[in-house]
Amino acid sequence: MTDLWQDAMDHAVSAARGAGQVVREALLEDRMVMVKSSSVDLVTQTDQKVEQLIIQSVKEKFPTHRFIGEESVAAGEPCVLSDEPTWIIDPIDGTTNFVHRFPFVAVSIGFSVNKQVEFGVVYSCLEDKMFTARRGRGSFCNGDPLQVSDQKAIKQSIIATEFGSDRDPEVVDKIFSSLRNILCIPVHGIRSAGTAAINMCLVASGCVEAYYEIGMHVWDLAAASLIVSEAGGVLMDVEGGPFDLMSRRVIAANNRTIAERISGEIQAYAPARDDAAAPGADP
Ligand SMILES: O=P(O)(O)O[C@H]1[C@H](O)[C@@H](O)[C@H](O)[C@@H](O)[C@@H]1O
Ligand SMILES: [Mg+2]
Ligand SMILES: [Mg+2]
Repeated sequence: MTDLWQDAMDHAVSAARGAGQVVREALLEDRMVMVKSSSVDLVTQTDQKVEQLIIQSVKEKFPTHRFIGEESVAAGEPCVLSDEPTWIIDPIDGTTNFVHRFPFVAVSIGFSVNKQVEFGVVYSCLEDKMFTARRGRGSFCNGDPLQVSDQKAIKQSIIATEFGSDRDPEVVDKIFSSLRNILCIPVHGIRSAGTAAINMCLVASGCVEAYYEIGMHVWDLAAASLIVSEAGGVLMDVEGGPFDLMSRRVIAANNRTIAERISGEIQAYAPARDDAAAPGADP
């Protein structure tokens, strides 16, 4: 059976590879760092350039498609997930890593139709690993199939998380309280790659059992969420409900038991949703 979106997915893979080349070259040069929502929410000209390169190339081939791009939203574009074919782009996931040359940086391209992710592409550019997933057809890294870990015991698990860019002391207290609870289960270890997309690809690869975070955005999650679920993993809200792409909260785990155990240990809070300012969105 022909795949309606195969052409788009092929384009996403080639755009991500091209973007990765730009990112690698930029790492050899001086990087001018700017800030967005706070002094620790960083952006560079490379983030902006890569996003524009991807969007332009998609517009030429798929002129009716829509976009949610991290840097376009930062520049004032609306963040709307409609039923239309929508490219959800994080040009550099791990900008802080990129700025510091910490070697985990990804280009993330998700594609949704009817608010459902149809394919996801995460290119870990410094490792040269191309993670891909097509809904119903599995997840792959450089063409090899991915499978989540079969570990059932959280006490024998590694859990990934991030600290984000919110430095409100009340939020930081909640982050540390959750981290303390999970560490003291006890688990084998806690890890942070510095990029949500790569953390989730590590879950899909079976290297870590779960990843959780509050505060990242739809562009961090869209592509990798499908890579996790197509590798056999589960996605859940941090309070145990269904995963919501726009809620800025996620647990991605190898199985439901581990996801639920993590959810029981998290001190949850609710940042403003990605679609909070969208027309018709709940206040
Ligand atoms: O590097 P970014 O694209 O800004 O994504 C970051 C995100 O902003 C931050 O909240 C998460 O903790 C990181 O894991 C993301 O990858
Ligand atoms: Mg990101
Ligand atoms: Mg980014």
